Amino acid sequence: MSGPAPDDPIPRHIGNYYLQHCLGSGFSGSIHRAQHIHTGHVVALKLQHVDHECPTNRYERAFYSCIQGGVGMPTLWATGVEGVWDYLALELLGPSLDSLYRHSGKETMDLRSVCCIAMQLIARLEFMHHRGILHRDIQLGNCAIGLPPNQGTIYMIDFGFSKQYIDPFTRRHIQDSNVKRDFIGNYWFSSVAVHCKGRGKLLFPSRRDDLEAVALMLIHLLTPRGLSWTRNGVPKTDSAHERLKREKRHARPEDLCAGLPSEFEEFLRYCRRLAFQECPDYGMWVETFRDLAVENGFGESDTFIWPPPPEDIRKASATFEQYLPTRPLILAPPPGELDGILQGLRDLDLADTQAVIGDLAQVRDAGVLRARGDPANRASNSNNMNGYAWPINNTKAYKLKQLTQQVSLAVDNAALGEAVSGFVVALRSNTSKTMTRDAFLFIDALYKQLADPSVFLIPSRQSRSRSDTSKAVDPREKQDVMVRLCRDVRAAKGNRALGDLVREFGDTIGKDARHWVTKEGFAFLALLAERLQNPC
Ligand SMILES: Nc1ncnc2c1ncn2[C@@H]1O[C@H](COP(=O)(O)OP(=O)(O)OP(=O)(O)O)[C@@H](O)[C@H]1O
Repeated sequence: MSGPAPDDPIPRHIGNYYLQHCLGSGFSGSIHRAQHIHTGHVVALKLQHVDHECPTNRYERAFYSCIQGGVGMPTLWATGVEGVWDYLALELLGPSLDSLYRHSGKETMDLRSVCCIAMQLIARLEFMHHRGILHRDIQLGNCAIGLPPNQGTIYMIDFGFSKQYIDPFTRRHIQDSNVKRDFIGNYWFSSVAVHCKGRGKLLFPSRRDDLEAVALMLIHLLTPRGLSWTRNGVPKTDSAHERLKREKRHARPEDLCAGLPSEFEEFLRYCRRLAFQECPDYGMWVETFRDLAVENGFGESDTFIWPPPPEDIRKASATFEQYLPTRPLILAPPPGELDGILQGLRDLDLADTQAVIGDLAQVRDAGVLRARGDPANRASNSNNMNGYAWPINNTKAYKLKQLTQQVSLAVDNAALGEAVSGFVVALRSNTSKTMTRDAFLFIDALYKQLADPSVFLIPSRQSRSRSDTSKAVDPREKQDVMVRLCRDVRAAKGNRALGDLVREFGDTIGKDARHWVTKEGFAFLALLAERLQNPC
């Protein structure tokens, strides 16, 4: 479809802008650094010949207007046509992710950066989609970082293929259609449904396809040498394109994501399961990738840092603290209080239970003894937030780890009930309400304590083989199970029966790729906590 662009020379100035050097060029035009004649303000000027066969600037200016004000959406400063040139004056940005990745010289991108990209791009799509716009050309070259001080923000660019999916007159979602149509998107990351279905069966892009492109991009960045169909470059002939489509169509999520954290496979499967008009759960996936970053010791921030700090610095919160909330000021105790503290320390009786430092067994035993003997200690164990704690320890993952430890140390049902109540609070502590790996570990520990503290434990999430996802639970079935669990928890005849219910709860949530706890699921947990704390 490419045709020669009319070759009028590019002028020295257009509108109020002096053109400087060329930043990049694409199929339909070129982008130049340009400076405002009066104010000196520097922009990226996207130029296109008015007679170009693919006049994308004409559409883009409308889309840019719709997305102004959003985080990671470039500002549109001016737009117009002068002579034969159609121009858009856009916020000047830094390099694209494609350029950063290529120049890094590495085979893959680091997990922290990929989690940040995931969080930011999903949030960008949420914003655009809420404004009724699909991007339809998600790729690394169309995501650019800002210039300082916005270099941690990823921006979406190139809305030349964008489309409104909400009809402006009816305010309804556009209809799917079987009409044969040309492929719109890019070879590497466009979803399988819009790119590779059989002849004449290409599906219309919708929100799910933008999201699937993000999923493929993330997997590409984590795969040595990238996704297999990208390794021969952009196909130049029809037969090369057909070969690429075949390979892409037949690539199974479990193979594409082998060796990657399971979240990537689950995300890809989730995108592919969405119905044409279904609104993706953006918040849940942002939180899922945030949890993944936290689980790997990278903290909660979605700020993109490039080049990535070395691995040991990334994981050491002490040297990574500039990306964390600042530590509260520790003030000296009021006069007189210090004496009291010192006296208290002198009065401590450490004779019997003092652990020998270095003897792990003894330390563990001492901890267990103290936890078992003193209910107050149990409570403080569950919520170690009374004193000062590093902000990173206040995360959902940290709280869940603490609660799992509390369950393992519990010696009576009251302590287990208390931990379950804490678990509900922790799960609700962010918007996603998803069961993360730490949440599944809590459920496993609880099951073990209730059913038989001596059983060998197969974690409910890990035990699920990849192929099990084909038996994914249907939302209605999941709801039925949760309602039944609520009923059975009241009638259960002892801890073993309660343990079985807990196991079923974990298994059912585990079969749902989203690991989402519904309100019926929370009701079950609340009833379980109550039952454990108040035995009938
Ligand atoms: N706002 C910007 N600031 C700095 N550079 C930019 C900006 N927008 C685009 N670029 C650079 O120019 C290149 C081409 O931009 P863009 O993708 O918008 O143009 P296009 O003509 O639609 O390209 P294509 O045909 O590849 O889709 C980008 O890859 C990027 O490197």
